[in-house]
Amino acid sequence: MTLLELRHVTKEYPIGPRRLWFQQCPTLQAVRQVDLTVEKGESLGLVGESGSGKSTLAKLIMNLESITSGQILLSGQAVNGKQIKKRQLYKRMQLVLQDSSASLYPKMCVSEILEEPIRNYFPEENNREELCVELLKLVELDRFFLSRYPHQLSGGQKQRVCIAKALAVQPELIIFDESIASLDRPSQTSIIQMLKCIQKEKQIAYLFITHDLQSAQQLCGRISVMYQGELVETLTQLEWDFQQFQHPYSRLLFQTLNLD
Ligand SMILES: Nc1ncnc2c1ncn2[C@@H]1O[C@H](COP(=O)(O)OP(=O)(O)OP(=O)(O)O)[C@@H](O)[C@H]1O
Repeated sequence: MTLLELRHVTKEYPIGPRRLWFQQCPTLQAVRQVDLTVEKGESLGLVGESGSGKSTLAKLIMNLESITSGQILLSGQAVNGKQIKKRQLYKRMQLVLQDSSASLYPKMCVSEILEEPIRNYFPEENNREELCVELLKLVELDRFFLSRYPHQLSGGQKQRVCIAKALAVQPELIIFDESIASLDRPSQTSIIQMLKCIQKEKQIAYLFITHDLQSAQQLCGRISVMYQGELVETLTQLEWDFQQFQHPYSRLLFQTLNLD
């Protein structure tokens, strides 16, 4: 069952003043005619080189930027229309970014960080502390972390707290935008294993944005490749053979992976 659907999505940014008053501003197409679907409970990887439009796509899906043309539908409802209010949208979709330090308010301890979304989205919930402990358990941290502040956490632990914060609203989809890129390979693998377990338990869909094909392969059943704003191909796990890649950039990406 389709959860998220992008139909011919294009995003143009103005990149400078118009030369003459009757001319249009010059624009850059960061995303061009992208079609993409994420099924309920699946993990879709989105890989591509720097500047290929991956983060722009994440911002469009989260309605943090407006689309120039096309449609983004969540269970058939337009995310950028009036059908879904932003609050409802963020109840259903969460975004986890690379820079966990920017996402965690430094003056709040972990329990305050996790209680905030619970209070916002489940105001009737009285047992917030136990819920926080459960969230920490999901991300494999024990209850002693509740009293810690972000500066008292390692990069991997901060990322786990960001994931717990996203899980606190019980979303249907989490978008990870280079969320584990700054961690070393063992920490990345451990978080990926953890995400797989959470997905099995909670049936959450993931859109996993990365420039690292290897981590996308570990987590995702399908991988889409972006190149210069376009989605050039999507392969399923069964087709992860170098020969199957059609686009020269995907072939290069796969070759680089095999050289590592
Ligand atoms: N607000 C903006 N105004 C103008 N151009 C922008 C803006 N945001 C992004 N771009 C341009 O859009 C293109 C796509 O950027 P985007 O950040 O989506 O790429 P990316 O694939 O996420 O890259 P990275 O992996 O380095 O984060 C880039 O050429 C970028 O310079």
